[in-house]
Amino acid sequence: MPKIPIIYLENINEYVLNQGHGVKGLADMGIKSLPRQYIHPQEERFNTISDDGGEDRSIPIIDMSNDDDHAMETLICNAAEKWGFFQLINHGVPLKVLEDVKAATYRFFELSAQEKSMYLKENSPSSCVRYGTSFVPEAEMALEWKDYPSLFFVSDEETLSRWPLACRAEALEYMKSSENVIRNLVKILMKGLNIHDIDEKKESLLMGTKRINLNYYPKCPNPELTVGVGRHSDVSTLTVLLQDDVGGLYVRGLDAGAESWIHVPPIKGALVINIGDALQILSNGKYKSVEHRVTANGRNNRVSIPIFVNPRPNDIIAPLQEMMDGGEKPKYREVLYSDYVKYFFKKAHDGKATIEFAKISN
Ligand SMILES: O=C(O)CCC(=O)C(=O)O
Ligand SMILES: [Fe+2]
Repeated sequence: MPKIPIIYLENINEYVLNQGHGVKGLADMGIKSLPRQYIHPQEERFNTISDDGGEDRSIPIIDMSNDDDHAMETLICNAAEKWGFFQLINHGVPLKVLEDVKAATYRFFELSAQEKSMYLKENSPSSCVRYGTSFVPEAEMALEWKDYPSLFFVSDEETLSRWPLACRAEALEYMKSSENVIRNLVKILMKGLNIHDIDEKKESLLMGTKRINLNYYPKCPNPELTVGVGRHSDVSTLTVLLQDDVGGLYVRGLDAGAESWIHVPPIKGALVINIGDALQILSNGKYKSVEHRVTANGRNNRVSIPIFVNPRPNDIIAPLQEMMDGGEKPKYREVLYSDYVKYFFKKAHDGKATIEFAKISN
């Protein structure tokens, strides 16, 4: 007799989604093969032979303790233009803060399904706290092998009363400790556009809100048939990502052919930074929001913790006026940011398709 309770596997949605077990529940059960709901079409699976051509290329690694500010700023702006992705070392966020938030992620996932299910959309004490699995299960043909709580920052008070106790202090500390580096990056990236004054309106557009996700990718029985996260670009201004030492994040290479994927190697203490769609739009396409994806892993559990730095929901995003001053034509129309995000969450991950929503066709 198989050890697996067949009833659960026949009713994946009930078990994984509604009861809050997540894919971690399936992994903990010891399933030996991937349920069909997680099998992705061939073209979306990751083929390590052709997709990761043993690249010696890598996204830039930038040392923020570099004494030569000008050189460091140039590296950052070039990386944002050419790669849309880079890693930061010596960024000033203490290693302990990073280790603590990873441990807190594990702590959250050790809660029982019943405890975690208190944070499902239907039950959550706050619309700012949502525990989920996959991306948008109701719109996806195939599910993603990932669970996560998503925490939208409103205020310290809200955080301390509503975010899950298992991870709230550490998630908040990580968010606060990264404020300096985020502000610094935004300043540098604006300077690269010849914008030297960040007024209140720009401050809101560039870093008006923050959301932190605690991603958990459990060890998967058939990693070759599924994905951790499908191809997408982020809708943020920029994303600050902490990953553990497992690896599996791949970034689309912009320079060499459409099908080149570059691994982002884990570096202890580093933060991965990527440009999101909002900044691609604000910079009129100068900074690139690049497609990325995450493989499932057959040997290890993996955690990653992105902070999405976003405009405010009521902001209108469009290319900044300064981008147009030299006579450049806007490539994107004005869009209410909350409409942009709604559009992103209405469909499965689909590469760079979201930005079409704002593109001016000519
Ligand atoms: O887990 C990762 O490395 C990346 C996750 C990601 O791309 C996302 O949450 O948007
Ligand atoms: Fe992402």
